[in-house]
Parts: sequence; C-alpha cells; structure tokens
Amino acid sequence: MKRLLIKGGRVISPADGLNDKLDILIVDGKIAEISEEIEDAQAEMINALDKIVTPGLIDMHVHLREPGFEHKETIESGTKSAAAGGFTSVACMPNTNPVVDNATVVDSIMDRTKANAKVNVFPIGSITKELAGEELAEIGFMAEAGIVAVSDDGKTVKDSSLMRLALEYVKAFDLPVITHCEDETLVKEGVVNEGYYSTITGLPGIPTAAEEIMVARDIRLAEMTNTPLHIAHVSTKGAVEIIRAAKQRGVEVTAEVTPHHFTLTDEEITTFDTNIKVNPPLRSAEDVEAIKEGLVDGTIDVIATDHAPHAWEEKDVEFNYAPFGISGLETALSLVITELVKPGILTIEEAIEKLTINPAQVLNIDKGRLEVEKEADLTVIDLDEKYRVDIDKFYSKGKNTPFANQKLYGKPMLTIVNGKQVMKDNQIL
Ligand SMILES: NC(=O)N[C@@H](CC(=O)O)C(=O)O
Ligand SMILES: [Zn+2]
Ligand SMILES: [Zn+2]
Repeated sequence: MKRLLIKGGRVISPADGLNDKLDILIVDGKIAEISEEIEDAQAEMINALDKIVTPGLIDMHVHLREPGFEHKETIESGTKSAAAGGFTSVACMPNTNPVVDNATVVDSIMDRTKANAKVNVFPIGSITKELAGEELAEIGFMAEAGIVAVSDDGKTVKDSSLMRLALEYVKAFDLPVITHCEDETLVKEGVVNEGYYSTITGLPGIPTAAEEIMVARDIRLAEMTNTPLHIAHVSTKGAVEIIRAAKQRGVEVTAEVTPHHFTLTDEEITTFDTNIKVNPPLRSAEDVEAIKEGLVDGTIDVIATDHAPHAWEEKDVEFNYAPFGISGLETALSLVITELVKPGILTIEEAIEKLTINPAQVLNIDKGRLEVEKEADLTVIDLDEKYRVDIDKFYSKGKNTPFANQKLYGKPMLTIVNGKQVMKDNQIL
C-alpha cells in the first residue's frame, strides 16, 4: 500500500468549508484522512509547513491540439504543462483536426489520455460538425463516450436557430454549452481591440460590441430553452454587465475570464509583439476594471486559461498574420496570486473557488473537493515564492506568452493526481 502524508499545510477547500492547519493522509491514491495531527510511520512525508494545500486546480478551457496540431502541443506536453501549473484536471476544446465532433475522436482522446497524460483530461465535443456552424455534431454519441460539455470554441455558432436547437438538444444529455462570443460580421479582419491603441497603431480593430451582441443573444437563447450556458473568456465591461443582469433575473449562466484579460490592456499592442495577439483581444483599462469587479461580486464564476499554444514560427510573422492565442497553463496561478490575491481583490479562498469547485460544478464533474475516500487530487502552493517567468523551462511546446521574464509571486510546489506526485519543485515526475 502506497501511503503519502502531507503535513502541516494550511488546507483551503471552499466547497468543504476548510481553511485550517491540517494533515492529509493519502492511501492507494485516495484521501484516507484529513485531521489535525496524523502520524504514520510507513507513509512518505511531505512537509507543507507555510504552504497552502488545495483541491487539485481545474482548468476548464485548454487547447491540447491533439489530434492534428501536434507541432503546437500534444496531450503529453499539454498535461505536463498543466501539472507544472498546479492543475490536476483540464477540459480540452474540440478545435483539433479532425474536430471532436463524433465519438471516435472522443475515444481516441480518451485512449491517448490513458497512455500519455499527466493529469485528468475531460474532452469537450463540438456543437456543430467540423465547427462549420451548419449541422449539429454527434452530441448524443459523444455524451456516451464521455464528453463533459459542447462548444464550438474558436467560433461562434452564427445561425441563431441552430444555436437554439443545440441548447434544446443537449438537455437530454445534461451537458452545458460553452459559447465563444463574437459577431464575425463586426470582427471582419480585426486583430486587436478597437479603440485608441488600434487607431494609433493602425491595426484593424474588433469592437467590444462584437462580443456583447453574442453574449446577449446566447443568454436569451439559454433563457428561452432553460439550458445551462457558460460564457468563455469574457473580455468586456458590457459583457460583464449583461451576464450580471441575467444572473439577477435567474438565468442559469456562468462565465469565465482568463488571467491575461484581468492583467493586461490593449496598450500592449504598441509593441506589435504577436504574443499578445489573442481572441478575444486584450481590452481597455476600463474593461479590465469591470472584469475585476465581476470576479469580486461573483458575476464571473471561473478563472480558466484558454491555454492556446502555437509554434514559434507561426507567431514569428507580421501581427496581422499571426494566429490568436496565449500559452497560459504555467503562469495562471502566479497571475491570480500576483494580480488578484496579493492586491486584495480576491481572498485566497475566493480565488481557489474559481479554480476548483466552480469549474467542477459548471462541468458537472466530481472534482474540486477534498473528501475522504475520493481520488486524491491536490495542489500545494507557495504564496510567497517570487520568481521570473522562464519560457525555456515551460513544459508546454507553446512559448507564446506575453509574461516572459516577468517577476511574479506564488507558485505551485507540488501537484498530486490520483494520489501520485506528478510535479514537484518544477520537475515533472
Ligand atoms: N483564444 C485564442 O486566441 N485562440 C484559441 C481559440 C479560442 O479560444 O477562441 C485557439 O484555439 O488558438
Ligand atoms: Zn474562444
Ligand atoms: Zn479557447
């Protein structure tokens, strides 16, 4: 029997009402005991004194790129990156090649996960076949194969009546719909936020209304069909306001933001660095402020990375031609701590909620808690560790981050998945 004893940490699990100095004993991959003083001579001991111990972090929005774009990322490299970032579970988006629009592709991701993944992987199926927005994907078969949600992420389902149909149809399978909101007719050739900085750089702009129109549409459709809707990567003040109002009148809508959208503004585009090119684009300081308010008052339930790795040579082109996306798994927790927790915007408990139980609840997965007899997924965090982001040490193939060389606070020290240590002190085990 394999025994692991995590001693002396401050255990924070909002869903279990825990915020105390506690020991945790893991036996054969499961949590065996959580209490004040556990002694176990046979167990391997981990000293968590002055550290925070939380349920394993969950990232409900990542692009693992496999199958089809293995030069950008694979299930192996992407889940190593997740483990390095303190995540024990990720949900992966279906914009692969082939698209995850049928059960065979879901099965293949499950098989590859079993063989190569360092953390739990929960596949998301597409809403429409080939993400083409024309007919529904094989949602029922994919549900049987184990998807946790559907999304055409990367694209909006343009046809409102097809989106309505999708929202009706998923009810039979109890799946949430995750929507990527942009009105393509307003986006056109846009590559950055439309505003002062797009004007002075001459880069084509994407107006905030492009996002807000679709957020409003999808919320109305969710309301009409009574289906849970999750809004991906919220980036504008107006979107926060629309979601807040919808929640107030009882619509079952949830929302996420990414670390880059609560950290950076569109002023960054004056560098023309393609590593800040992302969809939705970095917005104005006013939008960032509104997003933070949304995090504080609960309008925004989840922090998710939208980890979108790209190959170096793909980003090393003129701004207009570079693909959208930021590699996010290995800086997310530090950005949450540096930008939200240290300045007192969120308490550490609130931050952990948005990284554990809240995404678990959106996806309806049995994760995000610390409970005896459950699989031991845990993250040990050092809140005070200060370090410089080193992209050469990234496990992700995607080095496309605007945070390279930045000094950040707070780091995951240890990631445990199913009782197994998968990352310790920046090393994948
Ligand atoms: N966010 C991005 O900029 N890119 C994502 C697509 C998406 O999340 O919409 C990608 O797949 O590269
Ligand atoms: Zn998207
Ligand atoms: Zn995405």
